[in-house]
Amino acid sequence: MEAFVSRFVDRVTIHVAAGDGGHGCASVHREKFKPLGGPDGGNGGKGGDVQLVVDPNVHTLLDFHYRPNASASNGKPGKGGMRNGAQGEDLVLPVPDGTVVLSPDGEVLADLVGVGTTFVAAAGGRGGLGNAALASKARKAPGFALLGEPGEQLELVLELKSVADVGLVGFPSAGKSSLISVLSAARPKIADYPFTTLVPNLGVVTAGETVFTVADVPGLIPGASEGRGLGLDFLRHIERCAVLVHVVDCATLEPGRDPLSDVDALEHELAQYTPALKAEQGGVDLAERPRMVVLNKMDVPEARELAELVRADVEARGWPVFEVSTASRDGLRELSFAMAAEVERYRAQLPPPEPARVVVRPTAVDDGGFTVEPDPEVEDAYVVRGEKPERWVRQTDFNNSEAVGFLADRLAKLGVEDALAKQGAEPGSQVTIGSMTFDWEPSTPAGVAGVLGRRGTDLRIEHDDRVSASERKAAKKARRSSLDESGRFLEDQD
Ligand SMILES: Nc1nc2c(ncn2[C@@H]2O[C@H](COP(=O)(O)OP(=O)(O)OP(=O)(O)O)[C@@H](O)[C@H]2O)c(=O)[nH]1
Ligand SMILES: [Mg+2]
Repeated sequence: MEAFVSRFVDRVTIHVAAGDGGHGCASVHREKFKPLGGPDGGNGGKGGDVQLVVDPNVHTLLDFHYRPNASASNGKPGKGGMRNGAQGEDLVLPVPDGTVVLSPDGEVLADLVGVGTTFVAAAGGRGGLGNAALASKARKAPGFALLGEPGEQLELVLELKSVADVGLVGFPSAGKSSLISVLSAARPKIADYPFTTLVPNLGVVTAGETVFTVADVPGLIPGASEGRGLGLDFLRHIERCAVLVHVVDCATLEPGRDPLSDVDALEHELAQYTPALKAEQGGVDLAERPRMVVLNKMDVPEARELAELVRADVEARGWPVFEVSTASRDGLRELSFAMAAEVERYRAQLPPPEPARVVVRPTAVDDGGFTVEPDPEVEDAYVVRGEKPERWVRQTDFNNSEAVGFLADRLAKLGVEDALAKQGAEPGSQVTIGSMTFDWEPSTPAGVAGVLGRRGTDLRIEHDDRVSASERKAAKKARRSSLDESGRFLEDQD
């Protein structure tokens, strides 16, 4: 029988930082007898991503507990001579099967099931285009390059939800851990005090042809769904189970408790619990899961008597009842085969397993659009929002007037200028895009007075007015070699 025991840290908060994109390079080709040639600055490399990948050899989130910070390397800057900077290396973090990724405020971002399933936790920044790639008919010899974008940095919560077929639920000390230890090779801690089990244990059970996993979760008590006892932390482990099995202690009852009221009390908690996983993520209303009831400790004579008394009432709930003793190992074979049959029934109605997939974190959709709104806090001020305008601002070196002029052209082309005018912006109005605020100058839109020479030219560079076909080709090629989307935009320009 194959088996494993795992004890795990099942919830951690991690901080992931992707690599920054390398800056583009502004450089001018130099040769003997031809001191100033065309632009030849290469593109910056993309920053590395931080990825989470389901690894079959990882069973806990313990590593993240010790090392909660992870960062990928930065892209290298571009260089002269058309040399592009190297991409940053992706950082791949192995996670156990069944890891759920959440935002700090509890939104499920991804549910990683199946070996190889990959999630880009933080995307590396795009590299900036070098001046070779920025060259166009209108801007033959740019004296600037674009900045690389910062990599994403964020906090994520990782939760492990056991990918178990059968979940054992029961009051503390009912014998759940004992049951898993006699059904499988798992050796969880067993003791006669409540809440012995603090983290879920998984065991692999073989019954005939069927191999399935059983999760032993910590004891539940009334109020668990509101967080009492070890409450919610552990209810979430049974969200994925095909079958829920009540383990009932018939031997050591406290006043006011009997097998029937124990089962009813726990059913009440299950009904109160709202699964975090939606149906399409493998979560199901716990009420819909089939149930079995195990009356345990039948080696104790009083327990056997009590079982006989309550058996009919439990069966009247519509649930099959099994009398077992984990001590004398009675009734285990029948129980494990009944579990296997239920698991098979569940598996038969599942859609075929999906191959390992890449989960893309939903990011702000770039609809190519933008909005212009008056700033509610400041008079005569406007805020521009949109994926493109905000990215372009991040890419701009504001110490370089030509780069600022280029930004202004991009914004004008997108229609931001017109939209500002329509909203009532006037020269001198404050305009905020992303983290930058500047005074609006419609003629030199980003508020920079008098660009040296014709915009898009560097007076240091000799040139004739016509761009040769080969020069155009070279610029196009330089842009293509950059994987980022700004390249596409620039191609649209010429
Ligand atoms: N006599 C008898 N005692 C049992 C049997 N099964 C379990 N026990 C005892 O019951 C006590 C609790 O067993 P556990 O398996 O730790 O119970 P648990 O449900 O996992 O408890 P928590 O982890 O605290 O929720 C231990 O002292 C076991 O030895 C049984 O079949 N017969
Ligand atoms: Mg236990």
